[in-house]
Amino acid sequence: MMEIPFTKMHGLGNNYIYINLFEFNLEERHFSRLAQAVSDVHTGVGSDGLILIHPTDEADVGMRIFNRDGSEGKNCGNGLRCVAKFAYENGIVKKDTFKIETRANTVEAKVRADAGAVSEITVNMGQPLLKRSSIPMVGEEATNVVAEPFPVGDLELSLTAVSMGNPHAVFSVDAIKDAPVYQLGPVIEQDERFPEGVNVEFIEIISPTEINFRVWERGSGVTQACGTGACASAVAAVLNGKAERDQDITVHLEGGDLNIKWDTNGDVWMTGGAEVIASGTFNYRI
Ligand SMILES: N[C@@H](CCC[C@H](N)C(=O)O)C(=O)O
Repeated sequence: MMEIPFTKMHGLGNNYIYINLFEFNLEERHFSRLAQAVSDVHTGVGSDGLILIHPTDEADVGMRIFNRDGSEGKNCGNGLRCVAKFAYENGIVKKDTFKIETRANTVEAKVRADAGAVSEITVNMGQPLLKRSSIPMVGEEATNVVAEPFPVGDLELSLTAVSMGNPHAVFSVDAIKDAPVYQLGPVIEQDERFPEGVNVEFIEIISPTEINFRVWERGSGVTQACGTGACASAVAAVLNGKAERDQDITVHLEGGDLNIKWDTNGDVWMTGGAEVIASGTFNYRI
């Protein structure tokens, strides 16, 4: 039995178990199975997955994310804001703007803090990848996937695909409450046109500055929010001519709102909150 200290945090209800590898040593071979064990609502803590906060030479802090099923995602927007809050409030970093390395890229986070407590975090998420080969998605490698017919069973959907370091399939719907998240999410996640699987977003574009959003996440299923998904959705709205570059877009997720902007330099900015839920020790049976 290993006693593992953890903190449970959430960004707009997208909740993960965070382990601070600056202070606790854990071998790589445990990561995937531990993610499944802690995420279990009945025999674990219960979460959308596991996030490891670790030392790195490439940035001030490193982050790795494992989904509920133990698979590794290369990026996590809500996780980045939580890691930024944790790193600042626990003295891992001593400045309000700092770099976080993910498996996808290294991003810059800026925390807004009052008396040492972080209330809001802005992350420059970097540039979205739009080529089919970068999603990755099968087909002609150098093409973008914007409003592309995407048959699923008897339905013909319209797909815009965006990578934020992890893959997103964005579909526009008329009314978010009727979005087929539970029916089509798991089917599209595993569709063979996405060789690495995909996160599935349904969006209702209310206006050029407002989007309603629901998600089925690769490896975790329905979650209350997905930060990279919100970024991908804002980018998809712009690519479809429904929103503008350099404009703040409010994305209404099930767990709350995120502010997203795709600037004219090509970078996507995400601003939102992060919360600590609880801290404790997890008894991990090895
Ligand atoms: N919830 C995350 C994304 C987590 C990883 C994703 N499920 C994947 O496998 O790519 C976010 O806030 O971005």
